[in-house]
Order: sequence, then C-alpha cells, then structure tokens
Amino acid sequence: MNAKQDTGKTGLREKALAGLAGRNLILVGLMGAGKSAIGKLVANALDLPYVDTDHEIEDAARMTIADLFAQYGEPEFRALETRVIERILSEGPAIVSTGGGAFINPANRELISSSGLSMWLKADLDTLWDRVRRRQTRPLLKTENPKQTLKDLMDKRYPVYAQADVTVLSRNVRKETVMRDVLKALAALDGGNTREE
Ligand SMILES: Nc1ncnc2c1ncn2[C@@H]1O[C@H](COP(=O)(O)OP(=O)(O)OP(=O)(O)O)[C@@H](O)[C@H]1O
Ligand SMILES: O=C(O)C1=C[C@@H](O)[C@@H](O)[C@H](O)C1
Ligand SMILES: [Mg+2]
Repeated sequence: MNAKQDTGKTGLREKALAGLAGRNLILVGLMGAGKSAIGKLVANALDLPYVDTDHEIEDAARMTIADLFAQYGEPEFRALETRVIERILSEGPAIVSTGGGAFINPANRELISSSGLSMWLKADLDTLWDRVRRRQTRPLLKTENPKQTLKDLMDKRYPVYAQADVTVLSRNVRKETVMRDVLKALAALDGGNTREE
C-alpha cells in the first residue's frame, strides 16, 4: 500500500494540509534524523514538491558535499547553503529537508521562520548512530570517534533545534509510521483534531 492510499481513507491528508495552510514545511534535525527519508514520504502523501537543500547545494556547486568541504571549507559550504535555502523557500510551498547544520545559523532560522513551518525530527543517539554509521558521505563525522562527535553535536544543537515550531520523534519504527506522526502533528495545528475517521 503506498503512502497516498494509506492516508487518503482517513482524511488525515486533508487535515494535515489544512494545518500546513499553504506554507513550506522545513524539516530540521541532526544527521540521520530522517529529514530526507521522511520528507520524501510526507511530500508524496501530501502531493507537494519535495526539495532537499543538500541535494540542491550539490547541484549548484556541481560537486558532492564531501568535496565542497574538502576543497572550499565549511564556511563556503554554509554561505552556499543560506543562498540555496533562500531560493527554495521563495519557490514554495514545498516539503524541504535541510542539512543537519542549516537551522543552527540564526540567519537561516530567520529565513525559515518567515516563510514556513519548521519541524524538528528528534531522535536519540543510538538511533541516529545506527542510521549514519554505515555511510561515509558526512564530512563532519570523519573523525576518530564519530559516535562521540555525533553526541557532541547533539549536546550543542538540540537546544537550537528545540526552537522549531513543532517537534516529532523520529522513533525507531517504520518510516511510514514516522511519516504519519508528521501528518498528525500538522493536523493538530488545525484545531487540534487528529482523530482519524
Ligand atoms: N524511521 C526510520 N526507520 C528506519 N530507517 C530510517 C528511518 N528514518 C530514516 N531512516 C534511514 O536512516 C538513514 C538516514 O536518514 P536520512 O538520510 O533521511 O537522514 P537525514 O536527516 O536526511 O540526514 P542528513 O542530515 O545527513 O541529510 C537513511 O538510510 C534512512 O533510510
Ligand atoms: O550536520 C551538518 O552540519 C551537516 C549535515 C549534512 O546534512 C550536510 O549538510 C553537511 O554534511 C553538514
Ligand atoms: Mg538528508
């Protein structure tokens, strides 16, 4: 059963769209939180475009994020990230998954809060680690002890992610379940009725 069939019968999709009220939905959170994976499912369920800032940055720079960090450094990457976020949000409404560091920059938070609803996908350390440990694509985790680095990033960033408009737990359950939790959180913004008929 695909996501659209799964939500269509219950009216959850309509309620979620009403809660979103034509705004961009911007997913924030740490590497491995599921911003890309869940973002795609939410976009599919709501029939909205899906955009990934990391992907757009790689398109604009014509190189991978790992190469961008290696050749130009993180400050150049962050400058490009802000430009890309500004453009994407102006072209919405869309479901936008951001890179893990995007919401940490106050200028990006300002852009995000002025043009959409921010949602923190929050996960615990073991869940995140389990999801990112096998891939080598994240330059910030190329350290001697990447799990400790992830923990340090959590300690620094969680108080900032907590400023997002809405928080949804990216639990260790099926992605479709987390997607539905996102839809329910959106639906709750529209009068608080998340009961599924
Ligand atoms: N609820 C889930 N259950 C199982 N696997 C998941 C879940 N959410 C995400 N994943 C998997 O975890 C991995 C990391 O997820 P994803 O790439 O979506 O994270 P991200 O938040 O976009 O990270 P980054 O900031 O690095 O882009 C992917 O392989 C994805 O399929
Ligand atoms: O957490 C971060 O700062 C990052 C996360 C990734 O999504 C990429 O945006 C990049 O690797 C930096
Ligand atoms: Mg991602």
